[in-house]
Amino acid sequence: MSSLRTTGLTKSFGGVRAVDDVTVEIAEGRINGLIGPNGSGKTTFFNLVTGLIRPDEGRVLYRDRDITRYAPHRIAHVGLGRTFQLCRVFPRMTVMENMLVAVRRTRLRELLAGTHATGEVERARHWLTRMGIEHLERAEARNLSYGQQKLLELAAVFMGDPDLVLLDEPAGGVNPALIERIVTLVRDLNAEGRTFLVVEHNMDMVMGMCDHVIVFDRGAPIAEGPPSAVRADPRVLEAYLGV
Ligand SMILES: Nc1ncnc2c1ncn2[C@@H]1O[C@H](COP(=O)(O)OP(=O)(O)OP(=O)(O)O)[C@@H](O)[C@H]1O
Repeated sequence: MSSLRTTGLTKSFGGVRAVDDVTVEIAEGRINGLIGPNGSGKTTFFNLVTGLIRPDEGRVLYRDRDITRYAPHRIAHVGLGRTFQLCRVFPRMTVMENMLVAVRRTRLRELLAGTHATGEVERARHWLTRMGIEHLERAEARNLSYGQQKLLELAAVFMGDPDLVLLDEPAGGVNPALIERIVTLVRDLNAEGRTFLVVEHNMDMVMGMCDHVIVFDRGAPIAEGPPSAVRADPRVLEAYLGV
């Protein structure tokens, strides 16, 4: 079964067709990479799929369910989670509070009253431990390093128990040791059955981690396949290097 499928997905900003008639399929169970030069439409594609912006045309199907007009929280609820290029955490909340607001069922009032279910706190601890930041539970998010904030954002995404996870530049602005940790985490989570779609400019990371790579240029896919084939594809070299 396909995890995610888009048909004819199109979005223009003024005269720019940021995403131009995109029909792609993301198979379940893989680590998929989405690469392409700056401005090729990768983030816009993510924003369309996760309901942040509405397409001008086309459809988004998640596990064969049409989610094209769903609001972002509803999309998260059906099992599709995402991180952002510029990491999004609530700076003045503690790490644990960030984890608990990520759960749709936890209402803000309960959070402030400290009456959230202990099950949620335990689940939050589980994910913080997996990301290696459990010792920071009581710290305010703004006091974490950028890399730690990225791990927190990732941990919070897993509070929604997603089957498909979209990562927007997970290696951006983080040190090589942390990149290694993120790669290991993604591989482990994939081995447990979660599908990934990763936008990333770090080619070593993409080529080393992904099973399947889709290449965008000017708003549409120009090539896809295993990393070795994509890397050798003349169309890809041309898009990147203009040769
Ligand atoms: N909100 C917006 N308003 C106007 N133009 C936009 C908007 N968002 C994106 N664009 C334009 O759409 C095109 C695709 O941008 P997008 O950010 O999706 O590309 P990208 O592949 O994610 O780029 P990068 O790798 O630099 O993050 C670009 O020409 C960009 O300038």
